[in-house]
Amino acid sequence: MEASSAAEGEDKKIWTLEKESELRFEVGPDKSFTVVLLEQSAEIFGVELAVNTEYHFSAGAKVAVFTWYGCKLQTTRTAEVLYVAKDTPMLSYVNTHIQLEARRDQALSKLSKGEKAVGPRVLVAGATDSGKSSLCAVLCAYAVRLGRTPTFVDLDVGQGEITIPGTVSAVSLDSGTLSIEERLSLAAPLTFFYGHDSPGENPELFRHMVSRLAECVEQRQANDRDAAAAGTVVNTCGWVDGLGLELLRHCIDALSIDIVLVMGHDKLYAELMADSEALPDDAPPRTVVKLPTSGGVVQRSAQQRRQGRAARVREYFYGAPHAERRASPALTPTLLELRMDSVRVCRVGGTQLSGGLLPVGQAALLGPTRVSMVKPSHDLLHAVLAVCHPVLKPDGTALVPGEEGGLDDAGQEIADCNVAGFVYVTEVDMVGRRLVVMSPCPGDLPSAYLLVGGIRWSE
Ligand SMILES: Nc1ncnc2c1ncn2[C@@H]1O[C@H](COP(=O)(O)OP(=O)(O)OP(=O)(O)O)[C@@H](O)[C@H]1O
Repeated sequence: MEASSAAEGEDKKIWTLEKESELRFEVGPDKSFTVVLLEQSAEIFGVELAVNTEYHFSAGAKVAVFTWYGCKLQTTRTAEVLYVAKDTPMLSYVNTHIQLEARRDQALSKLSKGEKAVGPRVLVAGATDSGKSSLCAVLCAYAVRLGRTPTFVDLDVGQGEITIPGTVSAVSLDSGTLSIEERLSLAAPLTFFYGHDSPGENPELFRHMVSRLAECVEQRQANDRDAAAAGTVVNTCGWVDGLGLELLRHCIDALSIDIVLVMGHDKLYAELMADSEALPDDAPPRTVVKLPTSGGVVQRSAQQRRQGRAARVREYFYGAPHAERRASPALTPTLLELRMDSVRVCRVGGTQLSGGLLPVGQAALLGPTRVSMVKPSHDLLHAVLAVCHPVLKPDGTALVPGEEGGLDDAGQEIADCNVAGFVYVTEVDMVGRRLVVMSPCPGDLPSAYLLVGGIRWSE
């Protein structure tokens, strides 16, 4: 067997990796790192590298370049951590992928005969930093490389891989949506704004949003045979005990999950296995499988998580640090001025009060999924606001704030709808009665209804 070796150059290194090994690196603060595949084949979280192409990674990136058959790589600049590992769980991951493919083939063949069928609905569960997102990325990329169009669902409100933290989202993947430098380069995600970075902040609202997202995913797949056969891959957050486990169970039920992959967590595996064994005889069977966590998965501190969340929001508005090298449409962040009387800022899920503390008759208004209006104030400075889709009246025209039948009627509908995008507040001018917001692209907002939660960001 060929040994891994590194040849020194001025900040450049050549690496010869033997088969089924990987080069792991972590890019330090204010640093950048470049990888080029010189010979043979390699992949990053399932996405293949093109030969002689520079891939750039910026501060905070923690990545593995894996090769099935061996390869020669060149790296430029230094990384905080940089080493070759021969012991990886990729064989178990590819075996899982093969099982999923068999189910996809079965589903496609039934659907082609006009029978009802759906491909595998996989949920990845595990503690924080157990490699859940990385496994989801690998499984999705392998499916896409075979021409499938799986739906990726992200329920990890702490990270918000598809859009921003505080959201639950789904996106249909194809070869145009996978990217080495950004993991996912997304076209039209379906996003619901939960508004907080922990599901524990408003568990009822989280349940509600997951259920709504699940309904929409099911509808989309019902109208698209290939998407139905390709199935779903669901990423979850790492809170897996107490209420966290209850919420995880809700996600499993809401999305009709039939395969749960548990990342190296014996207790969680036993609990979810017991749930599956207790399913009634007439319920669809559910398989629970334990998979090993990669030794390369990096534990992140609370501060690194906060930085990761801020980086996600920044990327939403300004694009990935190396996005300009890609062919995807560029973002054009634009400041917009909004007159306070022409927009309505709403909050979903008011103050959480126990039954005894509620004013008489106010139970419904203060419920965890109820919509209430927020008076613009300096509190909105740096808030990230979700922009709703236009709320339509029965005649098909958009509802305008202040109009008869306006917000109060539209309000609950707002909580049940996916959102069009996000802006963040850069200025609150109480004297001039205006808000200045940053939008990722020029043009009017699609609606005057904005949702606020607890997600904040500033440059
Ligand atoms: N084999 C590997 N080599 C190097 N870094 C890796 C490897 N696998 C995963 N990582 C990195 O480790 C970090 C944690 O992995 P990942 O995000 O997959 O875990 P997670 O369980 O989804 O975390 P969370 O619970 O916070 O969402 C990420 O930055 C990821 O890029």
